[in-house]
Amino acid sequence: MASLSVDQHRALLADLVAPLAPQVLPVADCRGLVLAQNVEARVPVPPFTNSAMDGFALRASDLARAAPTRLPVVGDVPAGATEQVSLPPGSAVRIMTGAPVPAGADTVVKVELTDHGGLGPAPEAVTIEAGAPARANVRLQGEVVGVGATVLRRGNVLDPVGISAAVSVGYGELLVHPRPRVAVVATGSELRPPGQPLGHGQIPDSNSLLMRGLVEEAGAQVVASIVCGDDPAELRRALAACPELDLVVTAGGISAGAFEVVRQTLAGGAVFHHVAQQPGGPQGCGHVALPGGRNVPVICLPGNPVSVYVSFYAYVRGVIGCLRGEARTVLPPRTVAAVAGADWAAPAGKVQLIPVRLVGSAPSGVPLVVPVHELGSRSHLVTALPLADAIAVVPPRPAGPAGEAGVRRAGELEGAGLAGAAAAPRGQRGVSAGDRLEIIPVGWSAQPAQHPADYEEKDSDDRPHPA
Ligand SMILES: Nc1nc2c(c(=O)[nH]1)N[C@H]1C(S)=C(S)[C@@H](COP(=O)(O)OP(=O)(O)OC[C@H]3O[C@@H](n4cnc5c(N)ncnc54)[C@H](O)[C@@H]3O)O[C@H]1N2
Ligand code: MOO
Repeated sequence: MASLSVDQHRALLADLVAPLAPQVLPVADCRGLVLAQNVEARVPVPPFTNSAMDGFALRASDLARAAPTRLPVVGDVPAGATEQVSLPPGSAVRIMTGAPVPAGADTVVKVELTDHGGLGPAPEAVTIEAGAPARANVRLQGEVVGVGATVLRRGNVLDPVGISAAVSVGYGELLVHPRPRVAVVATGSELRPPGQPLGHGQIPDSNSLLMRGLVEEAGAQVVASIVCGDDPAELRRALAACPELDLVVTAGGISAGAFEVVRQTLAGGAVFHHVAQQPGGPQGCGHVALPGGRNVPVICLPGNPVSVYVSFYAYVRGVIGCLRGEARTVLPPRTVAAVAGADWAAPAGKVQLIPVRLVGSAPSGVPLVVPVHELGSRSHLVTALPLADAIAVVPPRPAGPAGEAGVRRAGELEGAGLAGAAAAPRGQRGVSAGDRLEIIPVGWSAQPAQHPADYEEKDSDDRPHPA
């Protein structure tokens, strides 16, 4: 089987997909989608000059500076009032928060600073305790944004605050890249549904729900979830019955066994190879031809759950990001700097993608990470994944004498922290405590480019804290 680098495999994926064509959707359906238009204010914010408090609107010049003033109350303006009210000089109008300030009024005195109790009908007159500055408690039309101001830009992800901003400036619909429609496929005759008793040789199908959750967290929707045995005809039938799709993601059935259902079924439109990574070495990608002339991109992951997990972050998330319009192409995952908090083994000649957890901060403030399981990056350690805060990306260690750790040879070792290095078996030593690493944050955000926790290097001393 051919062997590719991580970048070469990602380049194949990039050739399969492009951002989905934009559609106009109701704002209520846009949460999490990527804007395909700039949003320019159609109405000003606020749309009219209004009161920030429940109280009385009046002219500041009608109040004595240091003594109480009594004014007749000539009107009552609740929020939602649409008639235009104007304020004669020397009078006050009772007003509620958000209601339009009457023409002529330039200040609002809150009800607590008057002799009015607040509830019930408006009084005939009100006593204001002291003077008030002009413009107090008045929100001027357009003071937040005027008509035409750009509030959101093409490429922004519509989170709840983005949607509220678009609604506030007059939008009921937006031009967005639609949510990608994905089918997830788990294969293997050993699979049993969640919670069912297991016969000898059977395992629970954990990948289906793993893939569903990861796809949804990445901002796509799962429109079909197929579980099938090792019979290509069964897989072909299940795929043919799928609704409209933008992507198929499979797990399992692609390596060198006698019954590799995914390879056998998709061989015409997909290629299968080894990628120089661990775990997740076997990979495939291409197109699957579906009835009606549909030719849908497919990504084929190996079946081991940890391989599914790391491959999702390494590749599938970038593919979904491209379909969603987050980027024009398939980008590598965003990484942040970290420091190894322990020694661990890493394979020679391959990128190691190892689930890690945060155990504190290095002195410079960057996260200190250790593998989630003492068995390292082996691909069946599914129950350790809930501990993962990130996936560490360990560059390929050159094949050579033991102890020549890839990370360290790159000249990035910080300080000492070598105690315990001998714990890794001779010939497999990879990472040493104190080594600098890049980590892919997981599960924190479906929009990597907007993630707030961007760890900055502040100084060079990143040795782990003493235990
Ligand atoms: N002769 C070789 N054998 C294997 C190679 C190789 O290069 N030559 N590569 C190994 C590596 S590395 C991996 S990874 C696996 C990938 O194999 P498949 O993609 O064909 O995956 P399966 O054999 O179907 O399953 C692997 C493993 O994962 C379990 N699994 C599968 N589906 C699920 C699921 N839905 N939920 C939970 N667990 C699942 C399955 O039972 C297997 O234990 O190939 C190696 N072999
Ligand atoms: O690539 Mo496999 O996932 O190492 O076990």
